[in-house]
This record gives sequence, structure tokens and C-alpha cells, in this order.
Amino acid sequence: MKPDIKICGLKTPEAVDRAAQRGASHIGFIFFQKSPRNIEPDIAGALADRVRGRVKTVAVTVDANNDDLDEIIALLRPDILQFHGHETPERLLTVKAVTGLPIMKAFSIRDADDLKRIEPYIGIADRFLFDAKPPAGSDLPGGNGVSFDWRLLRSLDDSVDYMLSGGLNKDNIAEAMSETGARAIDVSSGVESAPGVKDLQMMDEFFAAVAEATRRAPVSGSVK
Ligand SMILES: O=C(O)c1ccccc1N[C@@H]1O[C@H](COP(=O)(O)O)[C@@H](O)[C@H]1O
Repeated sequence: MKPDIKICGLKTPEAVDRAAQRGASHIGFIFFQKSPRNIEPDIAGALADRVRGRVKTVAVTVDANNDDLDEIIALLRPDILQFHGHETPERLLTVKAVTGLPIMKAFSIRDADDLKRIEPYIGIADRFLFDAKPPAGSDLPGGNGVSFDWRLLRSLDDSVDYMLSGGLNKDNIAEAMSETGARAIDVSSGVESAPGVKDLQMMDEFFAAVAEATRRAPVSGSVK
């Protein structure tokens, strides 16, 4: 079965349309001032309208306050909230109760101990997203185009639903999928020609590489 595919950090109608045409299950919009992929909520909402109901929209935030979340939710009307900061389980429970939206909580992974940090979030986060730790000096908690040791995920219980993220691209996605058996994958800078600039051909090549990897080793299990 084809994995869920999230293309993150979209900013143009062309990239949104191409992601939908090629079969993305999710598209992500980044609400983080320091990111080259940062977008205003009203613009993200207009982009999402192009594919609403066909592709799930994900609002990516980093330790956002209530006012910012309210504005993003009102203007984007996302299907899923992705939290890429230091949000506590209590914070996410509150947001979930107030908004009624599914939550994806991102974790930066370098070693086995990093995976243990998900435990208090089990039963609260609807899905996890595993990304690499940012390189030293990076302003960004994600979107750095770096990978982690995928073998670490072998220890995960099969009931843990996650998106594999961090440095994925057309050249490594087959290995990443076969190493992890991930049922969902997430890419941003791996389909960019420059920071924040999505490249339609690179997107095509990524989707083709996922299709080829899926043909060789079908992903098993149910996909949300
Ligand atoms: O992409 C960003 O700029 C970003 C900013 C703040 C929080 C998260 C961000 N991106 C997330 O990181 C993954 C992985 O990116 P990459 O493929 O390694 O470049 C991306 O998909 C977003 O979920």
C-alpha cells in the first residue's frame, strides 16, 4: 500500500496543485517567522482551498500561543495541527479539547533515548512525526534537510503511528522506507531548489521514487 505522503512548506499554487495531482495525502504550511517557508495564514488558507477535501492540510507551528493558533485555525481551517516545538502533553490536551483537531507531535531524534520522550504523549498525539535534530547553529527546529539513524525506529511498538521526516529525498526514500516500514513520510527541503523554493520536477521525482519503492516493497498495515 502506498504510504501517506506529506509535502511540507508549500507557498505557491503551482506547488500545491502539483502535490495534489501527484497524490500527496497531506500538504503542510509553516507558521514560523524564521523559516524561509513561513507563510501568512490567509495566504495559506487560499492555497488550501484549491485542494480542500482532497488533500489534508497541516498547520505546522512551533510553541505557538493561543492567539496565533486561533488565527491560523480561523484562516487556514487545517485538518491537522503539527506541533514542532517544546509543547507539553498538557498543552496539547488543552489544544485538542478546545479545537477538536487531530494533533501530530514532532520529535527530534538522535539516539534511542529521544524516542522514549514520546511516552507521555501516547494517547494524546494522534500521530507522531520523527525528524532529525537540527544542526548546530540552525534557526529552524525542522526543515533542515538532515536525516537521523532510521534503524532506531526498529525498537518502536507497531502501534505507534508516525510520519518519517528529516532529510528525505528521491535518492534515499527507498532505503528509508525499507529500513523503517514507515506508513507515512514527510518531505520539505528534499524537493526544493533553494531554501523555501519548491521545485516541481524534484517533487515529481520524489513521488516517482516513492511509487517505485512501494512497488518493490509494499508498505503493510493500515494507513490513516
Ligand atoms: O520547514 C521548516 O522551515 C520548518 C520550520 C519550523 C518547524 C518545522 C519545519 N519543518 C518541518 O521539518 C520537516 C522536515 O524537513 P526536511 O524534509 O528535512 O527539510 C518538514 O517536513 C516540516 O514538517
